[in-house]
Amino acid sequence: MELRKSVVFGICAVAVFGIGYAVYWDYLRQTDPEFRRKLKKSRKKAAKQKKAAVEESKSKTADFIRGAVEEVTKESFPTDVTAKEKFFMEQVAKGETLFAGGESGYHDAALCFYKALKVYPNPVELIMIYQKTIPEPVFNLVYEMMSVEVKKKQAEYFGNFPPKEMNVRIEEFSQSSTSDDYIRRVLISTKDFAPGDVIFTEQALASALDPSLENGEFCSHCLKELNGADFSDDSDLFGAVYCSKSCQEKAMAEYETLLFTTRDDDSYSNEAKLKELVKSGRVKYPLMIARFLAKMVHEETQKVATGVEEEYSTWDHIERLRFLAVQPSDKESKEITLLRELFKTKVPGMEEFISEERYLMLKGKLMYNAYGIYTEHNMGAIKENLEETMRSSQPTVIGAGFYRVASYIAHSCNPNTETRFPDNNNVLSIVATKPIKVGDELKISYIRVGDRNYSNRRSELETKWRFKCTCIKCMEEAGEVGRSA
Ligand SMILES: C[S@@+](CC[C@H](N)C(=O)[O-])C[C@H]1O[C@@H](n2cnc3c(N)ncnc32)[C@H](O)[C@@H]1O
Repeated sequence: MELRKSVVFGICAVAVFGIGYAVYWDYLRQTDPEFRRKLKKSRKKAAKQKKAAVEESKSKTADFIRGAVEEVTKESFPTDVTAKEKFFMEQVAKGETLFAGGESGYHDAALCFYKALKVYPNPVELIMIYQKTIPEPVFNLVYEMMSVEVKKKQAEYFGNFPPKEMNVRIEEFSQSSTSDDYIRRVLISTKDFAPGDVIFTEQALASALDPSLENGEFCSHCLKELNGADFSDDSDLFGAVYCSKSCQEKAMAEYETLLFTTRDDDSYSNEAKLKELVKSGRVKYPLMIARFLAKMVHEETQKVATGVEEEYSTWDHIERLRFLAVQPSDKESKEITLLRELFKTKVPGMEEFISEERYLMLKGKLMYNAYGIYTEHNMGAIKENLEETMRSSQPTVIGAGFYRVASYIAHSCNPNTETRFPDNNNVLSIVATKPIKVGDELKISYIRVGDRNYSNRRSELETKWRFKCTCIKCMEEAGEVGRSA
């Protein structure tokens, strides 16, 4: 009773005092200039203190997030399904208990939810569930952790890629030209090599035969000449043939099933239209792009099915590659419409993903960085296609391949490497043609040099790749002095 009385009393006293104080306050504010000055000063101070407190809390949160991402990067998570499920349930339950305890538990709760994401088979789906079920400040922390992780991974890209066993690293430097400043990326050797040594070997990220060779004589997947071998699939509307069971299976899993095996014999179907476009139009890039996009879908599906995620996605790899913007024409509009229609019925969201800008960028990257694939048995198989940018020092190519690492090699008319396709398929080897020391830049010839003079070579490079060749050979022949490429 005493306590209650004193409490009531206390409240009244504060209320009365409070009102009186407010009246006094108002009075002073209106009349006393000295008081107004002091008030302004103390308000400024309070605002400053508040700002400092907010900044401190922000910086503490940022430190916590960085630390959490660092911790999670180093942590090893369970790999088998039962252990994953157990770990997931534990983290979610812990997170719920922590946030239910109030704000002081938000940081640790977010860390639990972030860890749970690491073992959940479909993280995107889980994020959507989190958004609906956990308090907004906790969700924002989880979201922030994810974006810090993505930024960290991207910033470390050239430290992690290419893998050490490829014997090369990528070096970046700024370059200024008359029209713009840009970053050049080149390939540097991390080992010594003698002429004839294979520096690295690389699988194609995407490749396609010259459409005139999609005639049953070459493997549609690895581009190898069939020589009698014939693996094909009746359900394949494209009519692709393969040199081995393994190529057939890979093509089916990665892109062919998605692109061409919807049982729709209608000649107006999108599948039939793509086939028609590729085979009659002598264009391989729409097919390469369709395969590339299908492979991306496959990558995502695999990730969900197996819970195993590659460190960098296909998209991460192509993002850093230089390209020439392809100018949109009727041809590109037709290609875009066709691919959007084709994917629309197969993969939700893909129609929106294939925007004009993205398609042109992708086409530009593929065309600008592709290597011409030549094999021993096809000399004279097709004429050189002068309209396309495709790096090749060989007169005849059977198709084009797009490679993650070799794309970075710069041109020289006096190169120290060359491309080889030792298995007569799309697997590329970069081979030393001169002695190479650790730290040397790898150079390749994008064009046939032969006995062509420098202005002839420069003109082809200017037309196709839009740069003026400043290699030693060109500079010497042109009587130019200065820095060489
Ligand atoms: C296919 S990309 C090769 C990757 C490129 N090195 C990069 O910076 O990402 C071709 C581009 O590299 C640059 N490049 C390659 N060889 C060059 C050279 N000899 N002189 C000047 N620029 C060159 C040009 O910008 C050219 O358009």
